[in-house]
Amino acid sequence: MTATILDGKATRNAIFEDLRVRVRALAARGVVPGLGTVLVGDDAGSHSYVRGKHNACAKIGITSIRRDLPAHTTQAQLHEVIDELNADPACTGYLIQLPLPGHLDAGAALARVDPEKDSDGLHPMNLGKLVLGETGPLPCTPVGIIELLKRYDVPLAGANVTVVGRGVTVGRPLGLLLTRRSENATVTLCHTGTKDLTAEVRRADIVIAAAGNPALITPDMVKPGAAVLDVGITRTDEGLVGDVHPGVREVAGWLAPMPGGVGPMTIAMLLTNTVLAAERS
Ligand SMILES: Nc1nc2c(c(=O)[nH]1)N[C@@H](CN(C=O)c1ccc(C(=O)N[C@@H](CCC(=O)O)C(=O)O)cc1)CN2
Repeated sequence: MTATILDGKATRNAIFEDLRVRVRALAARGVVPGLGTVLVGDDAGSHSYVRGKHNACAKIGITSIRRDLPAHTTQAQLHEVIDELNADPACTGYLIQLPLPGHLDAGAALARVDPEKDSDGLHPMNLGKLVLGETGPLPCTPVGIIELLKRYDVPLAGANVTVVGRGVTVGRPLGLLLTRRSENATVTLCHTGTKDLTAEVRRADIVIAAAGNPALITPDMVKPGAAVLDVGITRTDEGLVGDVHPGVREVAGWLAPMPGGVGPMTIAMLLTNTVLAAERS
């Protein structure tokens, strides 16, 4: 068996087409969405993702607002920039690129963002809304994963989903999203304390690997025909490596590879959140 590829780039392009139409409709109402980014420091990956976000804005007709700060930025200086974007009417939504340098408190920064302008869905109030099932912006990677699965008709209702990784941007919110009535999956959330990872992965209909541990998921761990989504990105001297061993392609029924699977969906969902917020305004 060779897996059907869940093509994140093609899906992202289709979403961008739809967003372009919606942005034109907003313009006719005199509404121009403006996405801001706050980037602190010199991390090469973060710079590349922020560049990708602004390139995507240009393709769709969203105004870009960029705040790049040096690595030695203090918490107070970061908060000043956040306050400025909260007050800027041209900035209808924005995000703080993660990770922040170690001396900064990401939680305090995220909590200071105006929850109405939280394009990433990572403000504590919006994460609380997710727990309560209330409407609000949703974290981009988890909602991108669900969108990708749905667009390829991967059955979710009643599926056993094993999520590997309990981070705040992917694993934890993904568990909440997948167990909503509209998705109805049964979720096992695995982490470094999980006793038998192989057994948890082996019984899953859908495996989502977001641990940042190269080739953690090997072919022998995967149930034949399962859907496997690789969310891990590790930068090595040989290039980028995902959490899923390349041999999994021969066992899985569907595969979202890294690169080209979930990553492009993250940016598509960010711009979707930005357009949705402008439509609600
Ligand atoms: N504030 C946020 N910070 C971070 C998020 C996030 O959603 N909000 N997610 C990641 C980084 N990220 C977007 O910010 C992101 C990661 C990967 C990709 C992507 O398209 N990856 C490519 C491969 C990697 C590459 O080419 O460098 C792919 O999978 O095809 C897009 C966005 C952490 N920080």
